[in-house]
Amino acid sequence: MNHLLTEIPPLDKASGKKAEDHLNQLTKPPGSLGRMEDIAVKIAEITGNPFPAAEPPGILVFAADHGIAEEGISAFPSEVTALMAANFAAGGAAINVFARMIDARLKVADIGIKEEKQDPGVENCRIRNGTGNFLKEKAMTAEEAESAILTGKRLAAELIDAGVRCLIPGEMGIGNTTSAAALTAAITGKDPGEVTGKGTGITAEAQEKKANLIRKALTMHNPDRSNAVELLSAAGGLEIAGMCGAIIAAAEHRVPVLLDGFICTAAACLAVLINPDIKGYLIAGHQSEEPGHKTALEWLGLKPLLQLQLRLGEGSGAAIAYPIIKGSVRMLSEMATFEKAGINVT
Ligand SMILES: O=C(O)c1ccc[n+]([C@@H]2O[C@H](COP(=O)([O-])O)[C@@H](O)[C@H]2O)c1
Ligand SMILES: Cc1cc2nc[nH]c2cc1C
Repeated sequence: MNHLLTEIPPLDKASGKKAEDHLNQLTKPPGSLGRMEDIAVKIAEITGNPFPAAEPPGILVFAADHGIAEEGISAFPSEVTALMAANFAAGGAAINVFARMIDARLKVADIGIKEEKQDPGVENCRIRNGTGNFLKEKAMTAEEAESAILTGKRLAAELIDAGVRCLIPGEMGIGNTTSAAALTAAITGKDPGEVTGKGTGITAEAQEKKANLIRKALTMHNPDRSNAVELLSAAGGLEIAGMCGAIIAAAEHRVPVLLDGFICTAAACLAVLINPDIKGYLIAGHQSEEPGHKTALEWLGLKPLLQLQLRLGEGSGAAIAYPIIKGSVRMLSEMATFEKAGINVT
């Protein structure tokens, strides 16, 4: 795992302080823009610029399948992963609508879909055709987990090189809430029953079965709970590894990461296991309906911007939250100071 350990630049507190001082001179009562002011300061610290830019946003959707889906833990069959990836490429999914709404660059990557046939509109980065069923075998080898992380790093770095200034990691993968719950339980030490939800909409009975199989799999594989590659290998997903790599790359490039739902946040927890300094680069777009999402956000020390009872994934909740980021950063550089507006408040 050593080659995954990278230099994460420290947050630039001096730029944050300059941004904070400037915010207090703008034509508004001090602190009146609430958490938007905190976001502006945070992005100044991340970028090392008291007047940062967070535009354009870039959405990177990783699609992959999960062997565990054969255990009946999703309301949908694995085939839907490939079909939805094609829908992303055709522009018809929710994330396409929201990406257009926020003028985002959108890239869709097949990092491990099961279906042989590939859609030409989806970037082919396939590492294997879906993971193994982690109730019976490891989800993937350590080498595959590392390759998927490095693929995610490469794709995010390409988007950032092309000008992206706020990264939104997204995913599509039938069965991936089971994987995210297993990872979250292992990382936070919670019982699987507390972090397992209904995903795409399973029954209470299937939900109980889902928690039980996670408990059994974690006992069987017994991964080192502080080792991201071992965790991914035991019960991870290729799209989760891809998002983990993308998050690492954004932090390396001093680009803020706007997190989406439960699966995306589980990937952020893995990135933070690889390097705890990555935590400072994360902003939580929303809190989804999955119970484990709250647990993962608390473990990261993040407060979500929105709570809209979303449970879609794809990067959708983060895309919806993005205008809050855009406004926070724009107010820093576009609002008048009291002095400039000729308002004397002393
Ligand atoms: O983002 C979330 O919090 C979220 C919550 C529930 C479901 N999802 C999406 O639904 C799929 C996983 O659900 P499941 O039931 O197949 O594990 C996957 O494609 C995710 O993008 C996403
Ligand atoms: C239709 C569908 C769309 C999705 N988008 C993300 N996860 C999904 C799961 C399903 C089932």
